[in-house]
Amino acid sequence: MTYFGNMQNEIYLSGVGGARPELPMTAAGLEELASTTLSPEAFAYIAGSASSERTAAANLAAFERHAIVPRMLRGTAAPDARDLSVEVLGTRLAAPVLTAPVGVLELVHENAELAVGEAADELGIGSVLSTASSTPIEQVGAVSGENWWYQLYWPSDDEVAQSLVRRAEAAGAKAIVLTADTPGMGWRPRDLELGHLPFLQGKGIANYLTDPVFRSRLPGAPEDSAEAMQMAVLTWVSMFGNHTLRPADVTRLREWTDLPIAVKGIVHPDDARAVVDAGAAGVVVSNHGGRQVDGAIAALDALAPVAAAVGDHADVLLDSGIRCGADVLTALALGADAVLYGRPWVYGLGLAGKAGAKHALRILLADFDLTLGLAGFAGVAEIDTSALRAVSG
Ligand SMILES: Cc1cc2nc3c(=O)[nH]c(=O)nc-3n(C[C@H](O)[C@H](O)[C@H](O)COP(=O)(O)O)c2cc1C
Ligand SMILES: O=C(O)C(=O)c1ccccc1
Repeated sequence: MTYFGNMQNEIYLSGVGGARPELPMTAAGLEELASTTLSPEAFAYIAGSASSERTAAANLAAFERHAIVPRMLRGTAAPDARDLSVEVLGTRLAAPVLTAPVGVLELVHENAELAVGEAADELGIGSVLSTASSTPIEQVGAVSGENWWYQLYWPSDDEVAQSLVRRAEAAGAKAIVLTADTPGMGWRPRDLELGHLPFLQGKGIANYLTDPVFRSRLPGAPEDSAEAMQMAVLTWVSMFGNHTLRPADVTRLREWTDLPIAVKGIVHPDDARAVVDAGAAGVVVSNHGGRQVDGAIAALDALAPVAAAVGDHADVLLDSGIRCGADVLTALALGADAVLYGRPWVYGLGLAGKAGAKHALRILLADFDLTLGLAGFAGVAEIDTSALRAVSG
């Protein structure tokens, strides 16, 4: 069993009288430091959400309306025997956490996806690689171990979509996560004020530039000239969004791959039922960190109804607002099998590369491990709604 909580001992017991860690120990601390360290464009892109950002705020506030009611004297497992492991979409993880797919990571670090894939693998958790990665699928797959999934933005050109899926499967991905909530980009004032859209500079499109089918759509090789690269970017713009997708396309996607499929961005129980009926093995309850529909329901508030709708027919994951160990416990108690962790590790990556991303993951895992044990649980399998009491936020 991996004893994530041991990070606490490492800090207090290192040297004489402990050693101060080089990075903040909370997600909020990482964000604050990143706000003064990253370029204004990079920070705005990562921290920003849609319009008034009220859904982004609601994502965090929703967790405060559920209090954990710790149980005492339960004779639970010794700390190093706590079992945090889970199996989701057939993937075994040391803890119920995967890194969320985040595009254009070259804004904060070179070789970013390689660093995150390695860090997650070293911790025994999973990672989800974005279609909008800055490093091609094959290179990331080669260093990310066994427990990584591929997030698909389904281009409006089906043959390009199919090619991306085949490449991911060949590179070793263990599942496909189809993102449904981004047929186009949301209204993002922070980026608009800076006039900053990274893709127009050719960032975050590495998987397209290396795709043989995408390249067959171009008049010339993008490497050949600035004009040819401009054409590639415009071709990307013309095919990125796809407003035509329906649940039946999940069934089509199943014909292209043997991998299990999860649909990300689901908040309505009827949509969850529809994609599971169409063959999805999982749903990711998410509002994209509040970056798409401002005013949308907080992801956590959408969780229990979706979990009830899919029952035992599919696995349920949640993202949008996970910031600490209690958040992971709360999501599991309300029906999630695992969570995706988003912005905080991106800040860690920007602050200190792979070590920073790994630090951000470790503080979440250590906090979750200790919280779980102190609340009276010997493992994640024991967590259910009886762990929580609704309180006014
Ligand atoms: C900078 C940034 C880029 C993102 N890129 C993607 C992406 O390429 N594909 C995707 O499915 N979701 C993407 N997301 C959404 C995340 O996967 C996840 O849903 C979101 O970050 C969760 O919210 P939180 O980070 O506030 O917890 C992105 C989020 C951020 C902040
Ligand atoms: O910025 C995002 O939220 C996002 O999901 C995205 C969309 C297209 C390319 C890269 C990232």
